[in-house]
Amino acid sequence: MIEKVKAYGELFRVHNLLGTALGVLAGALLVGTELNLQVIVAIASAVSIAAAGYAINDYFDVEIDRINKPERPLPSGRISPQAAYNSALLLFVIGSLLPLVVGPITTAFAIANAVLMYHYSKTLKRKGFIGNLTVAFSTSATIFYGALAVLEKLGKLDEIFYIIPVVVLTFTLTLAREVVKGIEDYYGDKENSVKTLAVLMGPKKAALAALLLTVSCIPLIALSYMWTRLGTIFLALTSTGALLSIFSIVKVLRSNDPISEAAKARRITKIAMFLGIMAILLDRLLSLAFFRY
Ligand SMILES: CC(C)=CCC/C(C)=C/CC/C(C)=C/CC/C(C)=C/COC[C@H](O)COP(=O)(O)O
Ligand SMILES: CC(C)=CCC/C(C)=C/CC/C(C)=C/CC/C(C)=C/COP(=O)(O)OP(=O)(O)O
Ligand SMILES: [Mg+2]
Repeated sequence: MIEKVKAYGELFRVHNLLGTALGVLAGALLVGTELNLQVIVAIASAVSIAAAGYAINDYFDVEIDRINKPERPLPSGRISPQAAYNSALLLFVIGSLLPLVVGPITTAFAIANAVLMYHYSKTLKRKGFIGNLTVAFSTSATIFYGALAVLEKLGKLDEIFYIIPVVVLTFTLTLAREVVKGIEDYYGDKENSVKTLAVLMGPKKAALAALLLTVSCIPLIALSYMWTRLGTIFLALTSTGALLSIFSIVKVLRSNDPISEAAKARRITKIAMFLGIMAILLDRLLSLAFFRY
């Protein structure tokens, strides 16, 4: 029984689900001041859809994972492909029905993301850069979703525009990271004709594209600071994350072995993403604790 629970925890990538939950909470705190029912529902809904997204990903990736990741739950035989598929469908439905208690727009957004996650793993991922755009969109959608749930319930949807710079910032950093992951996976993607930027323009030019995306995060951080309730902690942590990412991608650009260097940049940019989440959460929670704002 314990082994089965552990296997499903690996299938749903529980460690990443924490990031998704924090992403939704961050979005909610950008426009609201409390952890109320709609925030809890939005978190549960997004986590359910993300878990389904990871399960359906392993279902469609099972043959690739038999070679690259044989220890994963499906190729190792600990969970059957049909069980993974059924659990994904159930979680997609749960995640899409939960926001009905919030409102129709939040529900429609959840359903759209559920459909997108299914098609990412079924087809979009193998199209290369389109797959990168999808992951960047669904990652930034977690922040948008938290704010949407709060504002739809309050009847203040017009205020959603104030968080657009933060959503674009999240999208941009995540896209840069997905391009870096494409450099790391260059040889396998090239063999399987996956049209990532690294395959289409070569690892070095792809690294330059990732660098330009990451540098563009700097003005987006400034815009986010000016347009929202975010303050100094947000500026400090996101600027640190941006600089760490820029330096790691410059090293890929200058390296004689960009593929190996990209593996390090992938880890650094994931740290930057969590710095980004903590930047919003710490800034807002301290602001609420000391200034009730
Ligand atoms: C410049 C800078 C630091 C900007 C910060 C932007 C920001 C607020 C980012 C937040 C990103 C976010 C919402 C993260 C939570 C969700 C999460 C943990 C995503 C990680 O990516 C999941 C990915 O599919 C798995 O990656 P891998 O580990 O490579 O398999
Ligand atoms: C906003 C709402 C309602 C839902 C969005 C909630 C989601 C889906 C959040 C997660 C976003 C995210 C980071 C999705 C990643 C998609 C995914 C399955 C990535 C892993 O796929 P691969 O590209 O095969 O990489 P692996 O090698 O790790 O399997
Ligand atoms: Mg996969």
